Amino acid sequence: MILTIDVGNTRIKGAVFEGDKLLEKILFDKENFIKNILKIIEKFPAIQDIVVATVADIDFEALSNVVNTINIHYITSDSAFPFVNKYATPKTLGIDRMVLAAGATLQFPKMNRLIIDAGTCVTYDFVDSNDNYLGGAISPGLRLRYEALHNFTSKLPLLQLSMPQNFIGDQTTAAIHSGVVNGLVYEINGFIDEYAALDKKIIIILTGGDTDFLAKRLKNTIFANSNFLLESLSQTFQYKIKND
Ligand SMILES: Nc1ncnc2c1ncn2[C@@H]1O[C@H](COP(=O)(O)OP(=O)(O)OP(=O)(O)O)[C@@H](O)[C@H]1O
Ligand SMILES: CC(C)(CO)[C@@H](O)C(=O)NCCC(=O)O
Ligand SMILES: [K+]
Repeated sequence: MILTIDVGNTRIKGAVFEGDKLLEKILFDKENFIKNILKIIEKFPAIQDIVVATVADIDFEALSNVVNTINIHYITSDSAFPFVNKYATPKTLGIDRMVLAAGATLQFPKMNRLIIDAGTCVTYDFVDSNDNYLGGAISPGLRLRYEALHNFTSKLPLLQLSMPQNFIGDQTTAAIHSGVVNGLVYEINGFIDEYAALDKKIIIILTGGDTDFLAKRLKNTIFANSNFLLESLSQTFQYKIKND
């Protein structure tokens, strides 16, 4: 049994796996993360390994001092990955993006793969059918777009995420919702068209904190799975054991 941990820019996500089966998913903030991890370990005493990927600077040393019976493995850019990294600056590529690319490569062999992660940032990652990772795009996530409009203007209020009723926003709040949500939907659908035009044989995966909110507005060819990064972490770990 393993515990995978994804430290994102905003929150931490964890999942307990027995083989490929996800038994439990946990979301928690960065304060008290050790306490939260200890709770999971108590509930699932069969956990033998913790697999961590982090895009944030967070001190896991403290955790290894508390749990000395469990092995803690860090997935880093030096780990073994099932694709050839063609990014021009491989050292600056986010580890979350590498893990997503690895999961897509392992789960969907011999086809083009596009992974869209709608989290704090929206990332697009493309692995072609010859297992070359080519790159993609980084743009602001939904929450970030709402916050940016508020933080960099005098008059715009900070709104909570809400589905716009119409693309024509007839008042300030409706205009913001349309700009943020419809804007991202158009962006994602536009990218999907660009990547699909490269080759018909493509799998498009949507993941991240805004998966369920966005999925109903996107082209129905996508495969929505908000656990894809946590599952990919488990698969990247299995791959690392065999190949490192
Ligand atoms: N409690 C919450 N805190 C923050 N974001 C939330 C929350 N609930 C839903 N969300 C949505 O999730 C999005 C952030 O996604 P996610 O939680 O995957 O980000 P993250 O933890 O920073 O991970 P990553 O850095 O991998 O994107 C926000 O745009 C927001 O709309
Ligand atoms: C883009 C984010 C912030 C998404 O979590 C992360 O993958 C990251 O910090 N990336 C580094 C820059 C890059 O991937 O090229
Ligand atoms: K992200």
